[in-house]
Amino acid sequence: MAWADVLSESTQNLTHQTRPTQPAYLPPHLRQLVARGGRSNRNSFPPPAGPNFNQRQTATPYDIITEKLDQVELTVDGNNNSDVINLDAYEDVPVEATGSDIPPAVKSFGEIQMCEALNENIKRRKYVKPTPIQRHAIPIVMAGRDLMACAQTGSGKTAAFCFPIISRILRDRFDQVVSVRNGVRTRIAYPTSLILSPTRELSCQIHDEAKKFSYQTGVKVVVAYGGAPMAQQFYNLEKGVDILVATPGRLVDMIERERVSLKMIKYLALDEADRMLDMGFEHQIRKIVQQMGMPPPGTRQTMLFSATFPDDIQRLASDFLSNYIFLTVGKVGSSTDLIAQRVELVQDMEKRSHLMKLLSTQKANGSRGKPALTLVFVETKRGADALEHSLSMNGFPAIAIHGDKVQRERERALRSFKSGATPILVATDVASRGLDIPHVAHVINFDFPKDIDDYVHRIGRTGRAGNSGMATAFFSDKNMPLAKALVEVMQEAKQEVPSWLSQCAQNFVGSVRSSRYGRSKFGGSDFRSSQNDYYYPSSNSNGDANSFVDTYANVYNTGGYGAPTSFDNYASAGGRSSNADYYGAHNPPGPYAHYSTADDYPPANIDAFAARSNGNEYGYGSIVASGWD
Ligand SMILES: Nc1ncnc2c1ncn2[C@@H]1O[C@H](COP(=O)(O)OP(=O)(O)OP(=O)(O)O)[C@@H](O)[C@H]1O
Repeated sequence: MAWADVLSESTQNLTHQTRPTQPAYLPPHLRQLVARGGRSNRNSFPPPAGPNFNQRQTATPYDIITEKLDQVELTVDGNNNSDVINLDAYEDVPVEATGSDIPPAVKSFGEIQMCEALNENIKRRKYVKPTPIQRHAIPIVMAGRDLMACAQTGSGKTAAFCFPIISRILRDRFDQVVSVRNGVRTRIAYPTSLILSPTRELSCQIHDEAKKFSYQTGVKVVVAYGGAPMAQQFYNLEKGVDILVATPGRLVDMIERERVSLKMIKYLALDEADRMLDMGFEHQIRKIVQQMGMPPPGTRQTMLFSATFPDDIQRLASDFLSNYIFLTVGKVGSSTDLIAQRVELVQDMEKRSHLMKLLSTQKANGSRGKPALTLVFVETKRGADALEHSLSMNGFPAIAIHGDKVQRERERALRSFKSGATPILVATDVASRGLDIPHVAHVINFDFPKDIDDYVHRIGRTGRAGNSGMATAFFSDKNMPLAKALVEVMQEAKQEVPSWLSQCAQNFVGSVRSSRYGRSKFGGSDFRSSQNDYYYPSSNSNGDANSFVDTYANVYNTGGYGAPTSFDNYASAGGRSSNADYYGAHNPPGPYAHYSTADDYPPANIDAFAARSNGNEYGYGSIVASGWD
């Protein structure tokens, strides 16, 4: 039975009483199938086992999940082809580009003047045609323009920045500077391209991708990330590097040790750019981009990519760009409708038993003897360990990944999960962004995230490259401030919103999304379109952008993060100092008050920051500690 059949049938039957007039929603990649008469094959698959299948009126949430998961598994490996890519799924996603002189999009890779070796590698990877983000972004970057791009999770952003970087490096080859000066080999590496990403695992993944596409082109790709011995990374750099993929902490360390120079950077890409410029991390990125010798905007090319781009972060990011194009594929911050989203009201005390019940149903119905890969997100590192233990003791093979584990353990956990040896991965937000793990059928938000953008990224670990996926969120009383934002994300992705959740959204005034997104309605857009309403700084090369102050004051003023209003004085104080009065002195007794002495902020390294912020109410501790060095 096809996904379309199950969904349409289950929607008709299961929701008959509550939503009689709602037409069944079909994921876009199946619309063509249905139009072509795919439904006529509805009997070609045996009906899924399960006592309730023929008695849908009495179906429980577990039955619904089971059915949907069966279909996810069919989509993923039903043809015994683990690499099913369904790019048609993205065809009807709206695309919007703003800025001046926008280069036209292409329809095929063949239309882009890329070198033969790269084209061969694209074919070798079985990329038949570009995804929408690639169709639009690659010509923009190839034309030498700066870009801020927002596209849904799993829609191919990595290739959208890797292909043009590789291509342009090959074109510029003759001016390339390697680590050999006047015939003398130096210890300093001079990459021409820098790709920054927030976590070690994501940097490794991007490195692997970039290497595959650079195969036999002569382009050298090196990765640098914390938690691994520096000696090996230095050795790799000494052999020559064109593209350096790095996490910020390790990169700063290498630059300070004079083993890497950014002087020759021509291409800079920030993956998960909004996370990189988020509170606490922005300082380090500014240091790399504005204070460590990198050529300024206009003389280098800069690309920022993410699936979410709040207005305030766009404003910060614009300091790094010159005459850029803003590109959105789908709405900013929206989720793909390939992911079936479910939300359940579960109180904290009941979460564990509820999770186990859910997993048992899944296990009992694990088709073809293979359990579906399930990713369970929790808030804290301690919570991850505790849940891993509890699941394992109850017969559910689980492994945890978080920032307190040493790198080797983190890699082992990921490998074990990917291979299916441990089909349940319990993770903090270290695994929420960018990771492309094939066959993740189900993402469970055991602890609902603190920020709706994190929700979008977390559920985006399933439903990738045109495949279907399933996401279940446990929602409790304490998550009410996010009810409205969640409803908006679900509606945007054409998901059925439970009536209790809509009710909560109406009752709870002042959602986090609304405050974070300023006055704009959900979805967002190029923030420049509304700049007349805001103070927008003239270009300021030393990074003392008042926009930052302004933006954060706006965020805090709304009460979204519960901190006091505070930055106004700072703006008039004549710019940004390099230390703590920035976060501290103007903010007592807010969450950053404890960084109020001059040498307390910034912390010596990001782990120190993590240690301090660990367990704070914003949950950044687990993110920071898990990958920012
Ligand atoms: N043109 C293409 N043809 C076939 N597969 C593709 C194509 N582009 C990307 N993919 C595959 O799609 C998957 C998702 O791509 P990628 O990881 O780049 O997504 P993303 O948009 O960066 O996601 P996220 O927002 O989660 O970081 C990868 O497995 C990638 O190999």
